[in-house]
Amino acid sequence: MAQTDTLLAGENGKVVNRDTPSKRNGPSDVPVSNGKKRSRSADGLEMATDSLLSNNSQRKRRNGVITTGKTSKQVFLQDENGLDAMEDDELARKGKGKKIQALPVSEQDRRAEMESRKARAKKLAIETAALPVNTAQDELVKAILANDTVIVMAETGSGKSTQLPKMLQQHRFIKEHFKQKQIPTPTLAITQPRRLPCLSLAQRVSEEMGVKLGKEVGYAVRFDSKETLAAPGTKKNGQTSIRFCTEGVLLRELGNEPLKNSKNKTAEGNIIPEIKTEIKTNGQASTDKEEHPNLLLRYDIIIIDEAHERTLNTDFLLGSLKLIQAERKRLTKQLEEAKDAPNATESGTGSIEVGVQQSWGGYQMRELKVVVMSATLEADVFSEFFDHAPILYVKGRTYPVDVYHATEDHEEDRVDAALKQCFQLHVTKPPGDILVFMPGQEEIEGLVKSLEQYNNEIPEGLPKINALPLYRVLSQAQQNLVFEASRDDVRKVIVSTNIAETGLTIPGIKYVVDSGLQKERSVITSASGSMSALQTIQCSKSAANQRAGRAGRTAAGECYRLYSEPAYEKRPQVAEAEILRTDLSSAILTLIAMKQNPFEFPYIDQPSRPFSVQAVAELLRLSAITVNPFRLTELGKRMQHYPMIPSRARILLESFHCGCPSEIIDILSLQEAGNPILESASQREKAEKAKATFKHRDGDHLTYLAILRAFIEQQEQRASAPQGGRTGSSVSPTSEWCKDNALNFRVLKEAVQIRSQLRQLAQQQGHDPDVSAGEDSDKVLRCLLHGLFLNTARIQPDKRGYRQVVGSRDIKIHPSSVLADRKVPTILYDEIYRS
Ligand SMILES: Nc1ncnc2c1ncn2[C@@H]1O[C@H](COP(=O)(O)OP(=O)(O)OP(=O)(O)O)[C@@H](O)[C@H]1O
Repeated sequence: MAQTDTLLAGENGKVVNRDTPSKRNGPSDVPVSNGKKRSRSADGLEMATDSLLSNNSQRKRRNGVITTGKTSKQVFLQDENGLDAMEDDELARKGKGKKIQALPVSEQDRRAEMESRKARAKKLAIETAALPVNTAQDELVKAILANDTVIVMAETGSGKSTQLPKMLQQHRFIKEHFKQKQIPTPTLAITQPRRLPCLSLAQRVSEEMGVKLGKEVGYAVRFDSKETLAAPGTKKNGQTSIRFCTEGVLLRELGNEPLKNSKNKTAEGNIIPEIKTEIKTNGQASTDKEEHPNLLLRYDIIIIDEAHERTLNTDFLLGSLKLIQAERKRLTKQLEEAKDAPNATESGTGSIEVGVQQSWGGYQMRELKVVVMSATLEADVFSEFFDHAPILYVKGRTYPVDVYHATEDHEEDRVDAALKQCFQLHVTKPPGDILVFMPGQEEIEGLVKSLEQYNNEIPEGLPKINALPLYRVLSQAQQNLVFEASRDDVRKVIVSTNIAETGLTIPGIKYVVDSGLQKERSVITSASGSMSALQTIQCSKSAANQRAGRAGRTAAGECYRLYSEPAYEKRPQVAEAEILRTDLSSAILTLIAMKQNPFEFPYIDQPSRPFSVQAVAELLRLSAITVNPFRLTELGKRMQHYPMIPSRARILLESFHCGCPSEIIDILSLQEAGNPILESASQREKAEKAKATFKHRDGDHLTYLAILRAFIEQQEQRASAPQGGRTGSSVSPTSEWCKDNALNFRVLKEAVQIRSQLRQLAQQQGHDPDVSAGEDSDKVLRCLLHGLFLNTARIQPDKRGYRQVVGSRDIKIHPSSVLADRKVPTILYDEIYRS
């Protein structure tokens, strides 16, 4: 990596400075939970702390299942009372949202609601009966019951995500199979790489089953869930037995909830084989006998959907499931042999069985079925990984999609080309909504703005355009807007990132416009440390086909690619597995929580050794793990409690010792939500003003803190003002206040939600989230250092840039940072990336 690259510290502007003298405790005197002081010898921490805080300021057989079919109808994420969950005051003011109110529901209303749900379910059952996956039910179910793992390779729109989960719970063969095992209803988890499909699929499947979302069918994504969980071994009315969750949530479950207790003799067998050997040979593991890796005993069947995306989490999950499946099989066999043994009691509950039952945290030990679903022909890689598991091919889709290619490529002028294509479609094509795929937020906002401007020039008699953005950091309410049916006199144009590429059915979409581009974050690792690069890249053929598949779901569709056919043909079939290009620390922490050795784990594709070494080194420096054997430290276990990257979780834990959880929770919440400052070209002047208003001399983290606190104050003022701050009140809606200050209302709202979750999690762990450092920003900086101590740099003698304290890169502060125009002796940054 050439030193001449521009390396920027603090994307989104999170850089802290310390250029004021501090007379506080030196780094070697860090108070620990027991109140004693400990001495730190950790390389990076000490050096970095010295710099930032000290003296003068410086810081992985075939069966043919063939068919075709049709279907259609749309959904909304609803609140408890079945009302659309629109809560943004901005949306409400536009007349698009309803305010949610906890109205008393009479028994009569409840029955009426239930009957209407059942009637809708009946209607949907007729509509979905012809879906390819449904017409092949018996073959699919037989194959799944006959094998531990199957790979289902189905075309987009075949019904795999919505129909297979229901089938695997309701089909008569399934019922018979599980009845024999004394399991009345099997429990399923279905994972998705992204959160939005989890929510919309859970909503759709609950509707198809005629049940309320959050009861039998629920979802769980990071910082949000709607489900009814019962304690192990107990039953609850409406208990969730079809759970849509992100891969990340299932991975966390693996790392977070070890099985406790091991009074029985087979306890050690509970440990995954490779690790068992390690434990026998290493005395340090004695305390681990108290806890065993989670074997996901809550579930009978786990479906990994969209596995072809090969996210980091897909790969770690598949490897873990392979081990868990083998272990559950071995233990179930052992249990059955014990039952059949001559000394088993008459009741069949021999002592060994009782012992084993007790050790599984209240769950019944049983085998696990795994279904891996992929939409690409490259399913062989999964089959091979699962010891040549059968691949079931389901042919056919809902409606046809005609694909057209541009005569030339439009990578450079993508926004203009997309705009022209949308208008051409609007003027020449019959009604039907348009879904445009653009790489990132900036292009999306640019296109939405241009579409809105051109609305005025639409010839009379033609419908107007309702342009809607769709990207990750939009609030849930804003994202829900895209599912809303268009009025007859309006054509909806949804401009989205690849967030809408898989697992989603947006009713009404007839046309897809595809830029063929996506943003990809990768980590560049070298001897001088790692660095992120956010690049715009061409999407794979598989991704392009998924995009085209978003049309043709409720009617026949058309897809217009803004690139030529030869350009499409040159693209790789599938994207490179994320595990080969990304930071592995979070996933490796989870692996170690499962008592796995990250260097011996069964990967589909082995990550490069420097990546693994780097991640392990970071976890060691964060004091989260031990090696020989690989285990979590007490601190590491507590870090697992918070759904954040390890460095942030470490900062949060430290805040409880430093006496500043109030500030740190706020800062981390906003960092998790995204950049609160609107940085687009049109907002630049306002953004500068906003920065000036909230600027904190100690840098971006504290500036973020000031922004979130001002936002919360605005919300509180508005809530206490008469009529909620609308008509007749002097207090303007919070969204207006955000606009005036070039702040992103949606990001701030999400930050407030995350903040409340983090506060709850802290309280569950016995911490008071209100403990504040007051005006003492040093405490907050010291705390940040505990997670970011490797990320410090000193100013160069020529004062033109900074040189890493640990590492040898020359870096510059990102122009968006409040410190961009200052020369400070030492900086602490969140990340560096190549521009
Ligand atoms: N929310 C919805 N509204 C209307 N129709 C829907 C909805 N969800 C699913 N459908 C119908 O069910 C069909 C199958 O959807 P499903 O999500 O199960 O497909 P899939 O095979 O998983 O495809 P993909 O992987 O591309 O999402 C859709 O093509 C559509 O016709």
